[in-house]
Amino acid sequence: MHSVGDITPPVGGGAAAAGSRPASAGAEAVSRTAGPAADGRQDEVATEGAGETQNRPPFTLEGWFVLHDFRRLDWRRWKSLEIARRAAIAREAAAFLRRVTAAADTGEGASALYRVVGHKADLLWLHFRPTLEALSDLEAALSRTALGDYLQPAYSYVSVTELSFYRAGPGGPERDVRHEPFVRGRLYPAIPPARHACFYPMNKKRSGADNWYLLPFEERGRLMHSHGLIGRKYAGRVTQIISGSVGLDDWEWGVTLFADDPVDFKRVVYEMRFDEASARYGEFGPFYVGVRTDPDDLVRFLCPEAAGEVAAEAEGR
Ligand code: VOV
Repeated sequence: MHSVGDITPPVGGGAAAAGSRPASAGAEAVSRTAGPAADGRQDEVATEGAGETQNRPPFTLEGWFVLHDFRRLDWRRWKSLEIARRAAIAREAAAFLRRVTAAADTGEGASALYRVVGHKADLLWLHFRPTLEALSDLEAALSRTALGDYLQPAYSYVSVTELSFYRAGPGGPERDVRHEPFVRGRLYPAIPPARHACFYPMNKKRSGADNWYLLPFEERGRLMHSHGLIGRKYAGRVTQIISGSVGLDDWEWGVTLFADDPVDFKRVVYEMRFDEASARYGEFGPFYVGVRTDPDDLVRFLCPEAAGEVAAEAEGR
């Protein structure tokens, strides 16, 4: 992970994936707006009339859109099916999972599946794609599978990968960093292979004396710097993907953490609670935690009776 505005390597992997959405959107003191130009790059346009009361947002870069698609399995209906039917559906679901994760091979996105622990959901389908349309297609494609007939929506979250620059000047970093590997790795992330994922949405507070959005830019920068230093202690143990969701979903950011040891989620989140950016300004939604699930695991989860047979078939494929 980088520190804000500095160009230092990301923490804990976040390997660069070939992205297809050269993105730059930014905002700054003199209120410039960004829009796509013909060559696909974002064109910055000066706008008149930014009031003096306008506080300065950080310059941000955005990459792939993100869908956290949580589903609940209707166990009663599912178990009422014959084993052979469950096995066939599980096999089709595993093939669907293979297909969506293949997006990583072409640099057109990334997907992964997690079994959610606890009663908030059963499955988390996590997708990164260049467009909202592609995410909508994936959501519908899952519903169109036979397994989709037994899945109910449990929760969803829509956001876009984001990198903010608190140390940069008003127009962003002095040089164009959009194509630097670590920036691409943050905007177009490969999903870390870690065994566990943790997701929660969050806001920065806007109440009374604790209003993040009224803090001077430099103060926010100082707080985010301190936040980054804590995060860096977890290098190699916890990888984070921060996605912005202002205007896209109910909270302001989605936080997705990846770790082999789930206790590291507790450690990093707990330690951050004592840091001012979170202690004073953080406001948190529901937490979800899950175990990475590959196609064979999915078959085992859905239909353990058929798992051996399906795995053997897969090997012979
Ligand atoms: C696990 C490690 C880790 C590391 C290294 C890390 C570092 C950094 C840096 C350097 C930056 C700024 C640049 C950028 O990347 O945008 C951020 C940004 C952000 N973070 Fe972070 N964060 C981590 C982890 C991490 C966690 C666990 C949380 C949740 C907070 C908590 O209390 O539960 C979080 C939140 C955020 C958010 C919401 C933002 C955007 C805020 C904004 O105003 O723009 N983050 N983060």
